[in-house]
Order: sequence, then C-alpha cells, then structure tokens
Amino acid sequence: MPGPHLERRHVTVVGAVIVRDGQVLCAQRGPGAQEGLWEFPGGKVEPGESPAAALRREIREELGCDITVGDEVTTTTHAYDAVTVTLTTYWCTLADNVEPRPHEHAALDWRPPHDLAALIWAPADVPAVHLVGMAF
Ligand SMILES: Nc1nc2c([nH]c(=O)n2[C@H]2C[C@H](O)[C@@H](COP(=O)(O)OP(=O)(O)OP(=O)(O)O)O2)c(=O)[nH]1
Repeated sequence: MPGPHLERRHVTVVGAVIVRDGQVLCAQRGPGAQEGLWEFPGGKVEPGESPAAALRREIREELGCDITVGDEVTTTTHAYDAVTVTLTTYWCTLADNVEPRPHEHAALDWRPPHDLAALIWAPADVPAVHLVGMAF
C-alpha cells in the first residue's frame, strides 16, 4: 500500500463565470503555481461550506466585489503533478455596480465568449471554456 506521501492531494475548487454585457471575466494567475495561466476566479471550498458560499467568499477576497451565483456550467477533474483538482464552474453575475479589481491576480480581462479560447487556460478549465464559448 502506498504511503500517504504518495497519494495525490484532492481539492474541490469552484470557479465563477461572471457575465456582464455579453462578456466573460477572465483572470490571470499571479506568482506561484500555474503562474500566467488564465482561470475563472474562485478557489477551494472549505469544509462545511456550500459551493455558492465558497464562490462568493473567494470573489470578495480576490476581486473585492459581490456576485450572484446561478446554475452550474460543468464539473471537471484534472490530475496535475501534485494535486488532483475537481473544478465546478457556475454562471454568475455581479450583484451591484462595484467594479472587480485584481487583488490577487496578475490581470483581469473581459472577453466575448468566442474569444476565451485564445488565452492559455489552466488545464482543468478547458472543458468549461469550450462550453462557455458555445453558450451565447
Ligand atoms: N480558482 C481557480 N483555481 C483553479 C482553476 N483551475 C484550476 O486548475 N485551478 C487550480 C489551481 C489551484 O491548484 C487550485 C485552486 O487554488 P487557489 O489558490 O485558486 O484557491 P485558494 O485561494 O482557495 O487557495 P489557497 O490560497 O488556500 O492556496 O485549483 C480555476 O479556474 N479557478
């Protein structure tokens, strides 16, 4: 039986597909793991937390704004070298007129859905990117 150090860590992550005026908010990771890759802002779900509550908390921390969380886009699992990520993305809207700011990301970019695929995304996000690109 492999020791615990050989078992990949598994994390449950939520990502926000924030839509405004027909554009989708894309976020570029800052220094650290997967630096420079694009993702849907969000993060890990904490024990006892609902996915929607986790997403609202992460977006407040990362972008300084409040969102309304809607239906799921998709759930995908991707095995990275050190960790396996199960990512669930949700359709979201901004809850008020507060403009999202990159507190933790290197950059933010609003793009029409068909332009998302021109960016280089974290591997776990690629199925969601294609679904979003076809959705509207
Ligand atoms: N937030 C987010 N993370 C993603 C996406 N795709 C993807 O593979 N990941 C990975 C990167 C990380 O390994 C993990 C999420 O980590 P994170 O650093 O964003 O979350 P966190 O703020 O809760 O993390 P931490 O500060 O506690 O380390 O999931 C995505 O679209 N959004």
